[in-house]
Amino acid sequence: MLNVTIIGASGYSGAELASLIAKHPNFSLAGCFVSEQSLDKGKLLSDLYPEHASLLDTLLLPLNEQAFADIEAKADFVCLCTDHKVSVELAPKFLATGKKVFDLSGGFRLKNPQDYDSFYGFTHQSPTWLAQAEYGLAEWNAKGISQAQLVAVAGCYPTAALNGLKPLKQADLLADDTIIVNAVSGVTGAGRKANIGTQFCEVSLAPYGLFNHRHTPEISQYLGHSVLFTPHLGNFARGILETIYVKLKPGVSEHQVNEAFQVLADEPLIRLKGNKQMPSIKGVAKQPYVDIGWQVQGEQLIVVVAIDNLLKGAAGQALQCMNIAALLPAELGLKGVS
Ligand SMILES: NC(=O)C1=CN([C@@H]2O[C@H](COP(=O)(O)OP(=O)(O)OC[C@H]3O[C@@H](n4cnc5c(N)ncnc54)[C@H](OP(=O)(O)O)[C@@H]3O)[C@@H](O)[C@H]2O)C=CC1
Ligand SMILES: CC(=O)N[C@@H](CCC(=O)OP(=O)(O)O)C(=O)O
Repeated sequence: MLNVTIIGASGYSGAELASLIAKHPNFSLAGCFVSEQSLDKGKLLSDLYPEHASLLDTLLLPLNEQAFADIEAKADFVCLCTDHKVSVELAPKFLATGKKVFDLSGGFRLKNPQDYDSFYGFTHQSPTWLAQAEYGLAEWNAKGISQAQLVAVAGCYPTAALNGLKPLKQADLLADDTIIVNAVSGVTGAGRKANIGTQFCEVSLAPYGLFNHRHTPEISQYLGHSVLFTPHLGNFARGILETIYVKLKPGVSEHQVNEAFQVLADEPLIRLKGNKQMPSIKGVAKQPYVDIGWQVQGEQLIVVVAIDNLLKGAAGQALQCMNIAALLPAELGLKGVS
């Protein structure tokens, strides 16, 4: 058994990951931590998430000096389910003790440190680790993930966009035009802490982050193509649906598009729908899959991708990365999770 420690375990992605680890045949939950000042320290995880009663009757511990010593002694893998800036501060401490770190935040995803000033609003304090981090997009970087000490688990919106677009890029079917990615996310995407914009009475369906959302450079960097990405917040709890408008190179046929997607056909957590059934939030909520549908009309292609933001968009993909690092099947402990 490998011991997994979760920092930020009381949050939405941390609790989701804790429940996956608790059910996993090869991993054991070695500690669930919150900040030293947390109002939730000393509570059980199942006090916050009653749906996990008996599975997660696990104490939430403050991340103090004693905790660092305990984690150094016990953990094989450390998962950071914390804000980007917190992850950038914490990751080097665990890496210095030889731990393998899986960071669910965006703190180590972008290769250009200046992008952190522009898109994240802070100056990156750990450029050396930033340069060494491997991108945790499970289906596309298994070798890098298996060798890295620090895995920057891919962002939620980028996971959907990249799985829908990389097959086409790889097959060289994309015209040079900017690709338009319109996305809608459920409210758990914004995290658990109170925020006026995510309150029940405030949420409807509205765009945000026009032109400057931090996932724009993440998608562009790992696709190698310019994108115009616009996220929207929707009034449902979990799931992401993206509608992606693509211009194909002149002469590209529907058959070539269908063939390009076959690169993902044998991936156990990808479901290719083609034009037979468009992906939906209902089809993926609480599921570990990426659903991909598409339709071609002349040189215009529309790709529709759906994922659960907390599973494939966060904890599920983090578990895939840990499985890969442990030389286990990537999907172990993920099918039939709900
Ligand atoms: N929600 C989602 O759909 C996705 C989230 N992510 C990323 O995962 C990360 C976590 O997101 P999410 O679960 O939504 O966030 P939440 O706000 O729900 O949870 C954050 C967690 O971090 C803890 N925390 C805060 N400060 C510290 C600290 N200094 N030391 C230790 N723990 C701390 C919080 O507890 P407390 O404040 O009580 O200490 C809480 O447990 C973020 O970087 C996010 O961008 C990635 C993909 C999707
Ligand atoms: C609805 C909502 O607010 N979503 C978040 C994205 C989810 C997330 O936490 O982003 P990472 O995948 O980069 O970690 C946002 O737009 O900031």
